[in-house]
Amino acid sequence: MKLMLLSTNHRRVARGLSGWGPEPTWNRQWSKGEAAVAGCSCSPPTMLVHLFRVGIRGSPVPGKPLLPLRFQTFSAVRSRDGRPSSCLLGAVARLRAQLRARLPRAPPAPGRSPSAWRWVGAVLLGPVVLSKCPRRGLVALCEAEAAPPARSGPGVVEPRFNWKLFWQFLRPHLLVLGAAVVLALGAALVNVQIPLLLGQLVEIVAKYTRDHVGSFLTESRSLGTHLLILYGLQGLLTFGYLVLLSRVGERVAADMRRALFSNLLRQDIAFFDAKKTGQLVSRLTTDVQEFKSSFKLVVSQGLRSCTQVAGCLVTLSMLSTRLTLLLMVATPALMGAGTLMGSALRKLSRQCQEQVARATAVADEALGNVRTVRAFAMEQREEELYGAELGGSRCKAEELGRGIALFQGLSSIAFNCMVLGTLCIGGSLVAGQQLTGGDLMSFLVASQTVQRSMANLSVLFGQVVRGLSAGTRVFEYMTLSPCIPLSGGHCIPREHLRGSITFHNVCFSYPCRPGFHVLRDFTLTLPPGKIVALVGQSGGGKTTVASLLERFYDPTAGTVTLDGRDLRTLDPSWLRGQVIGFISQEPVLFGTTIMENIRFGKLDASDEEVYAAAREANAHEFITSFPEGYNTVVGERGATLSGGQKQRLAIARALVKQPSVLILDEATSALDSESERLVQEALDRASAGRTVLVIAHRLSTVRGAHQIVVLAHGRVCELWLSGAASSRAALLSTSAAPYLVSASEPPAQHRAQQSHGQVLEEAELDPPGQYLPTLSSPGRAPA
Ligand SMILES: Nc1ncnc2c1ncn2[C@@H]1O[C@H](COP(=O)(O)OP(=O)(O)OP(=O)(O)O)[C@@H](O)[C@H]1O
Repeated sequence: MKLMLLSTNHRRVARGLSGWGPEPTWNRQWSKGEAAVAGCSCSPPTMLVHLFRVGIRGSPVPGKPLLPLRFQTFSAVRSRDGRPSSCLLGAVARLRAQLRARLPRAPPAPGRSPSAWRWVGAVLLGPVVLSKCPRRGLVALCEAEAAPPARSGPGVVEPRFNWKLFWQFLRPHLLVLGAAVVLALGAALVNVQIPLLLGQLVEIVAKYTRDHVGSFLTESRSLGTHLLILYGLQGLLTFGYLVLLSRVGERVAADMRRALFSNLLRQDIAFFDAKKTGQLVSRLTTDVQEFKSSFKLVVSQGLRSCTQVAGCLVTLSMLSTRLTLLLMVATPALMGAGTLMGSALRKLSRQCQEQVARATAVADEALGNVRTVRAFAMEQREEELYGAELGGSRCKAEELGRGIALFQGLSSIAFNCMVLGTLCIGGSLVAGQQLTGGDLMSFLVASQTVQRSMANLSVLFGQVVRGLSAGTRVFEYMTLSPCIPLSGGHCIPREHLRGSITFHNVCFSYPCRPGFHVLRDFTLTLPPGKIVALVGQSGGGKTTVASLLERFYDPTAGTVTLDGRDLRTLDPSWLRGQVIGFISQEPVLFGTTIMENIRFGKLDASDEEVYAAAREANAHEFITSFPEGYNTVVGERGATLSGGQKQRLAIARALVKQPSVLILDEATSALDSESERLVQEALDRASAGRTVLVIAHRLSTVRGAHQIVVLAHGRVCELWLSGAASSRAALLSTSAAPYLVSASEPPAQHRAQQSHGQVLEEAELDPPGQYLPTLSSPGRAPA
């Protein structure tokens, strides 16, 4: 049988149709704009399965956006064998349930339910069309709406609370949690008993006051003892369940924090480009804390309050049905008003917290950058800024205080009125001998318990909502998986590792700026054991080249290879941990000892290895001049060290792992000339025998380079191959010089003739200091 499918966006339809169920064999490529005709070898019902698969937005490809197809009309139906179309609709009906069960479903678009409408449309329109052309089979004219924009970002797609993951954290503690729940229920049930016993005690008091017969103490002793036992038991049970609950809560919170931290550390660098550190830290601290508190409250207060409300309502109805009915009308009304006020107060409290956070951020920034503040004499301005934010938070806090006072005053009046009302109505029942005085007392105490419990539950509701959203935020980052794994893949044995690196036609855009091409067709080879200097204008993409080499990102197109192997096939942790040493412009040290900072490069490095790396980095001398030597704590981010000292420690940290490839990203650009000399000496020593990529701003940095590559517009626009001794002269006379900044260098001696996109190859220097450039093809690999 032949079926015809007409669509105005055929590629989309074809993509949507393929990949699920018995594959139709399309005998013509779909092309946009023309009516596509598909010869399909599958049976009509199978064809319908495909059509309706699109209709109900199922996608066979996990993670792919689903097609929102709208069935517009059914028309132009043609079937070669002339079978009645009703059988097709019958097939649809039969397959519908099957489809729903088998197809993965997309979350529905907000505010509409397209699947249902499509089905309704198909079922309503289908018979009309088919009744017009009953003998011609079926052709569906479909129009694909533009696929919805990729919905990403927390503001667009609301993540859901991940119950499955929560269960995994809870499962190891189920036994303890079960015990806590049992104890909490026990405490609640004991609490239900107490009003009844209190009522009986009041009865004895009333009887003794009325009759003055017998001994009050003898009569009340057993009841008093019973009450004492219940009070003790209630205290014990409360202590028990709170201890157990706190144990479960803290352990679950610690597990969650560990898992979240571990998953955050595994995320791609692109993830950190898009997120603020404060946001991530807040998920680790505040959100987990909020979730833990809510969880504990739900089990302790929630369970207990529910049990108490249920138990006390039974007790109340046994005591007086009429009073209970009155209570059940009045209490929810008061609770409703209380909840409304409570939610307004919670909103105010949130605003208050936000304002405090803003004030804290100002203080944090000022104290964290105190040197800059001092250098610009901005203390007064920072004080004013902080004062303004603090003033705002004080106003909000006072408003909140007034709100809480009003709430408490009103609720106190309401509860007292309820007591008064119960006493009045209950008193009239007692007068009419429908209730005893003791029962009225029991009723009062039990109704107070109900009211307290319901108040707890209303507060709890807001807490649960907050806890769930905090949990959602925590689990959201726990389930993210990075595109570049931390480990896994091949490792090249050290004895076979040469350190030859090639970028083949690499194109790259940062994931957070997809339309902005930083590298385009970038091709470059770093020969093993040679030094390649990368120069170019600021923002030209030099650091990006280093990031791709570290595999912080993967190229959008093209490949980066190490000894001929695509970096994507190599183990990233081996690559970063053992092969590549990275020294950046702003070295970041950890607030611990010098020894531990250097060992960060290789955790199992012996003391001797650390000393050797420090000597190689010109750092040993200044380290040993400190009273504490290698045990000197360097302060937060190395604040107690000079720029040159920090840089030399960073070099030692990179060298301790004996990397085959070194990346020096403007490693000396932030230093004064003396520090630069010391660091440059260390770098020259460290570069020997290694493949080195130097990202440079200064002529002095590229003096010893074997190649100098000029990067412009995301490509290599010039490539200078030179002997180490002559590279400087070559540089001075090329257009690379404008990209390099050095006041101490002499002016350009000789300007080479060259053009954009050409590679200039240096010839023999004869006589020394002179050079003759020759032109060769762009991107040519160095000899
Ligand atoms: N993490 C990032 N996310 C998005 N864009 C980025 C990111 N890092 C850099 N860029 C952009 O990529 C381009 C290249 O930046 P890169 O840091 O590689 O330049 P560079 O040549 O090293 O500059 P400089 O010499 O000033 O350090 C710039 O336009 C920059 O704005």
